[in-house]
Amino acid sequence: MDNTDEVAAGAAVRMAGVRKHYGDVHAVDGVDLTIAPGEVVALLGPNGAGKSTAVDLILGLGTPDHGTVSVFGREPHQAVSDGVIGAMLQSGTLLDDLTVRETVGLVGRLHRRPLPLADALRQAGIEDLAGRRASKLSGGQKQRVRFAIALVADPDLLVLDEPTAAMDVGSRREFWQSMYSFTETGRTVLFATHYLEEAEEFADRVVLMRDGRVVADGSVAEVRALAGGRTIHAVLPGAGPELLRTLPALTDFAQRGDRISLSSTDSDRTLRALLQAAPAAREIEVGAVGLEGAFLSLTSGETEEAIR
Ligand SMILES: Nc1ncnc2c1ncn2[C@@H]1O[C@H](COP(=O)(O)OP(=O)(O)OP(=O)(O)O)[C@@H](O)[C@H]1O
Repeated sequence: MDNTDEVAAGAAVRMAGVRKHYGDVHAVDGVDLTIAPGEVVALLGPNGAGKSTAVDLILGLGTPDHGTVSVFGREPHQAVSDGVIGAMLQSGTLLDDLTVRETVGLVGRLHRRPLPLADALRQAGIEDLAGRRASKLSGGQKQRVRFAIALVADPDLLVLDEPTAAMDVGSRREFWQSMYSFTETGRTVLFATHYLEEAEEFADRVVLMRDGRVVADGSVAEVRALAGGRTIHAVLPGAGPELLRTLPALTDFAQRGDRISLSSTDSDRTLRALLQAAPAAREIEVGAVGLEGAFLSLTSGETEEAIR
């Protein structure tokens, strides 16, 4: 067994050279990804980046055209039937006439070593909804039932595709609180999301996809740094777009009254030029771009060369 194989055998998820296409669309186009046990990984990317396709391959809902996918050293469908993976997908239909207790209990009985039903309901924060029929649940409550269904297998890996899409801010917070309890036990989570603040707050690691490829992979701080950009905020009475546009290394700017904010690939150069052109600039602050800035920069394609 060489070093790579050893990593693969111990990995929670391993994708090696994975490609999946639908007709002319290369939904996943050569992805190599290893997730270690205990990691909480956010999968980010714009619409159509290939996140759901990657998630489906990990869950054994599709097979790659090329490459291999394994979960704790097993074929994905084997991992699912062994109860190693719990999944929460965007579109899982619930049976309207069953109560929450019946629904989660039914799924639990399909697994060899299910979590006690009461524990699954408690961990998903839906004990008070146990007797309610699915048809009477709100969108956010249904998502929590799907979460309980994912938990009831007592899985080592949870895979969540946009888990909080239908939840309001309060429900989202409670949901992530439940997730914390799950990850504290050292288990692995992979979640696809459009909410950058969720990735920033809850993930140990961010994997950014675009056009079926991984374009950035690292901690939130590392991904931010990859984007390389900085922001400059200042107060500059009388500044006009004509002046700002002439500044070097500028990628974007905004102006509200006397306040300007500049995005730059080389803040030292931009700032020197700014102070030369407008010595009256004051209250200057230079900061790293947020994850949102990094996301936009890394998924727009403009910085592709810079990060390879
Ligand atoms: N079953 C399918 N048949 C044909 N094309 C598909 C199919 N599933 C996905 N695609 C295409 O593959 C590409 C990747 O789609 P995918 O759903 O994986 O992206 P995503 O990153 O999850 O997007 P979103 O954020 O919008 O959910 C898209 O161009 C999509 O149209």
